[in-house]
Amino acid sequence: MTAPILEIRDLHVSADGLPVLHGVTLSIPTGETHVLFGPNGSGKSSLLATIMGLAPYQITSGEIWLKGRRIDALPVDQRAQMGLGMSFQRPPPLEGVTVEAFTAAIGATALLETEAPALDFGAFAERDVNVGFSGGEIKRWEILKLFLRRPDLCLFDEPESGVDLEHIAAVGKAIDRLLGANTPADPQRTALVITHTGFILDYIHADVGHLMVDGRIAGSADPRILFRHIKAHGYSMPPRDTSVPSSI
Ligand SMILES: Nc1ncnc2c1ncn2[C@@H]1O[C@H](COP(=O)(O)OP(=O)(O)OP(=O)(O)O)[C@@H](O)[C@H]1O
Repeated sequence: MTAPILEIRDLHVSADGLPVLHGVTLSIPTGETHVLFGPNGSGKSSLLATIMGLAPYQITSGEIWLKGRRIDALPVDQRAQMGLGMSFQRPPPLEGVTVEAFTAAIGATALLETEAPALDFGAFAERDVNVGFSGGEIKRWEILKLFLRRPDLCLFDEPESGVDLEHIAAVGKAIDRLLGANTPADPQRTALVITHTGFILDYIHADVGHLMVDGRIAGSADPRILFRHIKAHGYSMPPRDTSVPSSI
């Protein structure tokens, strides 16, 4: 099996003094796409924010390793420099920073020109990032932003929620292209994707699905089998003999 790019060991986390994660253990091999399912409030966004190093999430015990280096004490910018990137559910507006200026600052102007049309974002270059964007436009920008930065490990927090049916296809295909690139200059990426609707499974090759309940990973399975089971039976694991893909 490929070495894990991300390894989380018995992670306990509090937000503003309130315990939100209660012992998460998770390993993602390089190049795989893992999907996180779970009911509202089970801790999915808190987990992604903690991996990224965002406030107000405080690790009370446990470890996070990225590319073989322990990162749980590193600030967010150092994690980003190590190849970690996240598309947010509710990113802040950046008053005074246009899409064009943001893109130039990360040296991706040429990529913006080629990739923005695929996400129907061509007309947004002169607008301030996330200022007055609709819910779906925010999501499309978040995907485009990752496309421009090309992190090795991409964290997606509900990339399709709030996106209309026509643009879901564009978002799904963009994520698939982002993750699927596989050349020596542009190796295959790894991803952890939160989804409620499962729409994204129609567009990406997902390797493993995890079920999160009450701040813990309750089980892992083939993502499509797990999603079908959740739709039919609620947030529980399918019978054991159908649940564990050979890679885990
Ligand atoms: N900054 C915070 N302060 C206090 N409580 C928080 C904070 N962040 C998260 N929580 C709490 O932690 C729990 C997990 O929240 P989280 O957003 O991680 O859930 P989720 O699984 O992503 O939910 P959803 O599916 O609704 O997006 C919730 O009870 C939430 O209220």
